[in-house]
Amino acid sequence: MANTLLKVSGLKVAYGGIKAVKGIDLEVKEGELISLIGSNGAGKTTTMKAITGSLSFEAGDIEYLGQSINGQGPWDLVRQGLVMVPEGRGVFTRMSITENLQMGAYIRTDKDGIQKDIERMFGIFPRLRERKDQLAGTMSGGEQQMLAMARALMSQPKVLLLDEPSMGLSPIMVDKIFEVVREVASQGVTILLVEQNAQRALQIAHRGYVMDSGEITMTGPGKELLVDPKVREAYLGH
Ligand SMILES: Nc1ncnc2c1ncn2[C@@H]1O[C@H](COP(=O)(O)OP(=O)(O)OP(=O)(O)O)[C@@H](O)[C@H]1O
Repeated sequence: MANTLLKVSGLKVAYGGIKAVKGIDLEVKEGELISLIGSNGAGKTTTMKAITGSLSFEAGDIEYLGQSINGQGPWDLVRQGLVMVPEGRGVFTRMSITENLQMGAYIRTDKDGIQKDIERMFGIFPRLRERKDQLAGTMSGGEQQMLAMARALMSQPKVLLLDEPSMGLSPIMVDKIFEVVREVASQGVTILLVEQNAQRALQIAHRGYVMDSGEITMTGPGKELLVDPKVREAYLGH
């Protein structure tokens, strides 16, 4: 059995009086690609922010690598390999592609390794190699999304959390992004993927969780959820 890398138990998060996450449990094992799907406002982003330390929570426990990480901030967690690519990308727009990738490796000191990894990123994302000296802010949304993912990978994450990587992209770019997510996972990076594109997210996931109004309403293998009548009706438009 694979090790559990991330375990969320009884997580509750509120914004003032609004209960956004109402006591959820979820688990991510080593090597898994897990998709968390649900409609607008279900609480997916809130869950990701709580896990990665950028939002404090009311109740519950988050264990990473077998230890509680409650109360730790994003910087500490990145150093331990728990890394999130937020919705909206957040690349350094006035820096080149290469500089963005170097920034992603800020916690590392192995210069040769960093250079090798930049080359590896150019292998996974050929578009970034073509534009390596271009300013990130001048790239398309899809290219910036790829850069954000590559930059996060430069920190050598053990668990990568992706928040809606396909949002706002053209259909061709959406295809590319899902291909890349699958490829990154196949290279051994454990991934927790939040998506509104339930069809695509469940197709590539080992397991999925369905979130609705702050609660996990269903969980199971991606392929089973994909054919589940309740999931199809609510999230796949059938
Ligand atoms: N900073 C905030 N202040 C107050 N309420 C918030 C805040 N952020 C989120 N919420 C509320 O919390 C609930 C969950 O939001 P969240 O962004 O986690 O949902 P989501 O599933 O990620 O949705 P989306 O797919 O639209 O991003 C929503 O009702 C939202 O309005």
